[in-house]
Amino acid sequence: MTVTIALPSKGRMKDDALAIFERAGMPISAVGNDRSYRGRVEGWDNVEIAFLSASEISRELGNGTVDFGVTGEDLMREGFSEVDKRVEFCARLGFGHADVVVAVPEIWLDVDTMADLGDVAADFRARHGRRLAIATKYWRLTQQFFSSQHGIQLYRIVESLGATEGAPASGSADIIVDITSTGSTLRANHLKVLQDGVILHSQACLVRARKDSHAEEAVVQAIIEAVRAAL
Ligand SMILES: Nc1ncnc2c1ncn2[C@@H]1O[C@H](COP(=O)(O)OP(=O)(O)OP(=O)(O)O)[C@@H](O)[C@H]1O
Ligand SMILES: O=P(O)(O)OC[C@H]1O[C@H](OP(=O)(O)OP(=O)(O)O)[C@H](O)[C@@H]1O
Repeated sequence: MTVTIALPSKGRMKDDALAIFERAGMPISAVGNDRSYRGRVEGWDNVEIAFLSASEISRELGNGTVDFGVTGEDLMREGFSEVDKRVEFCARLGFGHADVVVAVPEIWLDVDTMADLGDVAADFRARHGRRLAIATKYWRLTQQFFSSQHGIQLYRIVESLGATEGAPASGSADIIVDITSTGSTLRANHLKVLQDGVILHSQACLVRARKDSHAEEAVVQAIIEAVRAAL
């Protein structure tokens, strides 16, 4: 059996992932030229590398079309409902840190916690004639956090595919749920994170698609151990 590992195809996530595999004794080279989306691992003939975008990697892991992948925990948890049944988070890799957060306009002086926001949501229709609107591309994480964890039911999700932080100023939503690392985009848009508004501390992970065939494959365990030893 050939084991496929999907790695980020660009940016810092790619560089950081390649560095970890190098330290793990699994040096990766592109098949063909540098722009190739296939790679190999020197000395590991039954392993192949597929370079994909971080969101594609999470999808392929969830569908079981690759064996391993390096991607953000946020993308895995957003993409699939019972994600731990589909995949195993084998290792947190220490890069790609970003938090999925609930942020509201700074001028909402009385709103600092999810409980405060619950009060706002409950009054919103009476005051404004519509539900509180949340801009996000993380609709699953938002629903779980608002409805299941905080019992807030009165809101509407406005799907955002980019520039989410601009939604409150442009009037397309009242608040946002988005990823932040340095916080500078939130500050530039006069938004503040609620005190208990961190939905997920995400980072890049080595993720394994759960497949029965992996039990008999020594190479599967060898990959996990090599990467863990490199951390
Ligand atoms: N500052 C940040 N902004 C956005 N994502 C970040 C940041 N820091 C870490 N990440 C992580 O990077 C991953 C997303 O990477 P990337 O934007 O390359 O993915 P993608 O959506 O597949 O790419 P593309 O936008 O080209 O389709 C997520 O897991 C996210 O948590
Ligand atoms: O807290 P900060 O360091 O300011 O980072 C946060 C920004 O980074 C992300 O955008 P990015 O363009 O990287 O990714 P996206 O287009 O996938 O949202 C995110 O959506 C924020 O806009």
